[in-house]
Amino acid sequence: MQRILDSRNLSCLFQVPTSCSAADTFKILDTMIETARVAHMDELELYFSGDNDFGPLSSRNELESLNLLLKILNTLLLSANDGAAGVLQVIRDEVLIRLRSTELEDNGQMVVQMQDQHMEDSLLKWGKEHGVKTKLQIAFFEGAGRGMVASENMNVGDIGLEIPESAIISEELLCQSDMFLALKGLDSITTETMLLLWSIRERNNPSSNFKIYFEALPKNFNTGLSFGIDALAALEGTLLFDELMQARQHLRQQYDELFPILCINYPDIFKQDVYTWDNFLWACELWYSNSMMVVLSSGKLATCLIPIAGLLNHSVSPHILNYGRVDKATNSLKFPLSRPCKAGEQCFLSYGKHPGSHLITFYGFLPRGDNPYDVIPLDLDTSMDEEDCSSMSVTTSQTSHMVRGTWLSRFGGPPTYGLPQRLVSHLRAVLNCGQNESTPKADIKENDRMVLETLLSIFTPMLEGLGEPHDFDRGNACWDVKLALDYKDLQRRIVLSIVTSCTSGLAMLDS
Ligand SMILES: C[S@@+](CC[C@H](N)C(=O)[O-])C[C@H]1O[C@@H](n2cnc3c(N)ncnc32)[C@H](O)[C@@H]1O
Repeated sequence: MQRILDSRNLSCLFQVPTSCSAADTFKILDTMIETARVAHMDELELYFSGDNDFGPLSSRNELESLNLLLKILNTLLLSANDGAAGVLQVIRDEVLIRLRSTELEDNGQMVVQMQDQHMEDSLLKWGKEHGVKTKLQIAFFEGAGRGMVASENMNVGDIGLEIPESAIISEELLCQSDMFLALKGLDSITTETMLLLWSIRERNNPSSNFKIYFEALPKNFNTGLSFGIDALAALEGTLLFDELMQARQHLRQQYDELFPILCINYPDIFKQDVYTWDNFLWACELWYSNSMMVVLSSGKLATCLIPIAGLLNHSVSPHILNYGRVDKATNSLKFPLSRPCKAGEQCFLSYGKHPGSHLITFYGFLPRGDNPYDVIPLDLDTSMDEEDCSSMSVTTSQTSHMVRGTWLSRFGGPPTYGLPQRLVSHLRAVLNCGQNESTPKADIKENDRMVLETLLSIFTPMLEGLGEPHDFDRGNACWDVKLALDYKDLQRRIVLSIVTSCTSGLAMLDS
């Protein structure tokens, strides 16, 4: 859908009159926004949106939609006659107002800390000497390490940060090294793994061009991959526990396949005291938590480390959304703003559409604010007699479903009770195949009762399995135990919201 509806052909959908009442102008704006929301819908939003649900769908979707509209309006304004230009200008101003008012919870909650910034100042100086341009400076935030703060007011479209391609760490650097010559013939090692091995050596190389970058990196990344035994124990029974165990097992296996054999075969390149398990794990966490996918000027999509840009923290409602392609005219990677950022405010990036479990495993944090990607998958084994269900639609025959916190849903009452429409429709069809428009109201109610009771029978034991919240002082707990407990609280909150929605749905049916 997004490919079809780009800014050029989307503008053809809108016929803007040459004069318009204020009410009609806002009607045009609403239609434009609703169309743009659909253009930016991802699979998850498609799943959770109901019929006649015109949004907003999520803060990210809203940001993308308003930015798309801004682009279209700028294009339309270039060729509009005087009358239409007036209307378009009013709409454009309103889009900017909405972009300015999009709420950002992270800023209110992240507390600035005073710390020695000696390393960070050296990194910024190094960046400037290497052609980095920025309207951001570095600050420390409680619970998030370093972050970047606007040093002046920035508007939508302003470039917050610009990094020359020559200052980016990518496979192009690896290809110039002796390590690449040694390893390129081995089928079993991917370019990403070679780059990871390269970065372990470069971190220890006193004459590296990226010495200051490596020195300024954290000594410990504290991602889920480094969780200790107590944190893992706290997670037992959750999906995150399985995700973490699998990821750690995979990395250990990968390390054991590479070492000590590479140290034996190439002792000059792979020094035994450098290629330890701890250093390997550190490099894995570095690449997982700090790398970005970038289309280089060669046209190649590559996983890269980007000095200075790697200091931007993540938000579900970020300032910088669209980056990732080196501008061939300037040979630089630009980070333009999709929403304004005032001087002194932390400027956030989007690391992608990730659930909390992924962010804990590979980045070591849970974002503040509602994360629409925190879903619980639900595989419903509803095998049924096909003949009985000949009326089942394509959507109801889907068996992979999911739920998320029902506080994200705008509609609490019937017919969906705050639950995903697709899930409810599926269960309705499975639990009563014969229902149609002429089904009596009492039967529909009975069917709804069965749907809600079925969901309660799934989610009540799940809630019990998560146990009671721990009431010990988290302030003194280790970072990993704290994070594990925060994750469990989130899971509990999601499951509890489903149970509560089902229970109040049943109460509505009784009343
Ligand atoms: C790309 S780095 C960002 C810079 C990092 N804060 C630092 O001090 O180097 C990614 C790491 O920043 C931290 N981080 C990013 N966004 C965060 C957020 N919203 N809340 C807490 N920590 C965050 C996590 O430790 C994550 O692994």
